[in-house]
Amino acid sequence: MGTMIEAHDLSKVFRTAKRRPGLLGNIRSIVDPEVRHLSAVQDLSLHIERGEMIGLVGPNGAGKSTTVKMLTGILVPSSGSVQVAGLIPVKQRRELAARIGVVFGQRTQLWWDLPLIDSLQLLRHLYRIPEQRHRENLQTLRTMLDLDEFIDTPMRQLSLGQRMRGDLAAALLHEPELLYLDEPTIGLDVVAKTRIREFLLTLNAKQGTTVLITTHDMDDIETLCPRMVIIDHGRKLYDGMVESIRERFGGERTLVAVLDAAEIAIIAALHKDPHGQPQLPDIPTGVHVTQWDSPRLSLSFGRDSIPAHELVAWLGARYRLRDVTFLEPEIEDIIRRIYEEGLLLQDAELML
Ligand SMILES: Nc1ncnc2c1ncn2[C@@H]1O[C@H](COP(=O)(O)OP(=O)(O)OP(=O)(O)O)[C@@H](O)[C@H]1O
Repeated sequence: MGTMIEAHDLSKVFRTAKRRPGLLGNIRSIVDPEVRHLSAVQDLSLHIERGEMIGLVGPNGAGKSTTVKMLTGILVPSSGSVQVAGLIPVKQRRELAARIGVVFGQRTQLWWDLPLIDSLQLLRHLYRIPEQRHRENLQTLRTMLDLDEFIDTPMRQLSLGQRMRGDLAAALLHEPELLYLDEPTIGLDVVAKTRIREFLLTLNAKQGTTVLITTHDMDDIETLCPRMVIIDHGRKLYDGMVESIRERFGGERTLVAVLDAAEIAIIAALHKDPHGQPQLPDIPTGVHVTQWDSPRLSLSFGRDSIPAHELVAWLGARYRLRDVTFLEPEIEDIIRRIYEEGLLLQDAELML
């Protein structure tokens, strides 16, 4: 494998001039500017292995773009160190550019008035790709992204989904080791989103391309990224597996059991809690019936109180169990809780 990105205590402080109100204030601001410091990224450490697909998540203004700009060498960090593919981005920006690809979902990198194929041909010279390699890569990408139906159309006439496919091809023609994607599925319909996600999964699996995605779409994260980094106010709140986040911050789990209606009616008549609500007798500690909608019962249980399979076995041993399903909390809701409750990385690390 090997390391693709290694950042230590990376910080970026922007200096902005603050305007004073009124005409006199305006004049004073020009002569004697009041400088404000904004910490966009603070002490961010990051280790990404080659071949990983990792999501960078955070609310607007969290510092995601600033981080990516430091990783590509566009912005000089205020402090800390960073290496990408063994290179120092700001010092070796040109070498790095030959080894990474960048796609912004909100704007195309390609020539607006040119047919897509012309842009893809021009990029051969820009990246100095040998002709034979360019021809082979172009053919592979044409097939994988199904570009032929619109490859002769100018970019300005393409749909958003087609444009994204064109942009991806352009970013991958020189076979980068690392691909940065900024909101790759923004504004796309479900079919186009699925297509882009499937392409990225294939690219990662077949070519081992490392992919770093910034997105607000939690479906992107759940489908593509085993690992995610959450940042807020420039600080890392969480760095770990997407699946673990449910276990640590997901609260109670819910099991929905479908039982036998006649059997359930008898239990409901015989067993009531102090509030007169029907109850399952001898229910394991930590398990609660949250909804009694015969023959369907919802049981909530703490992740630490009983393993899911034991709860299913307990039900199966006592009742005629017709069906079970588990309802997992949405990652999106969990992340909202993490922002709102300001849960800290130290907490998150306890469960990693
Ligand atoms: N060139 C700049 N000069 C001054 N402040 C900046 C500059 N670029 C970004 N900022 C500020 O730094 C903070 C982080 O911005 P950044 O663009 O990195 O956030 P983001 O997580 O990418 O947000 P979004 O999801 O909205 O794209 C914000 O408060 C932003 O206003």
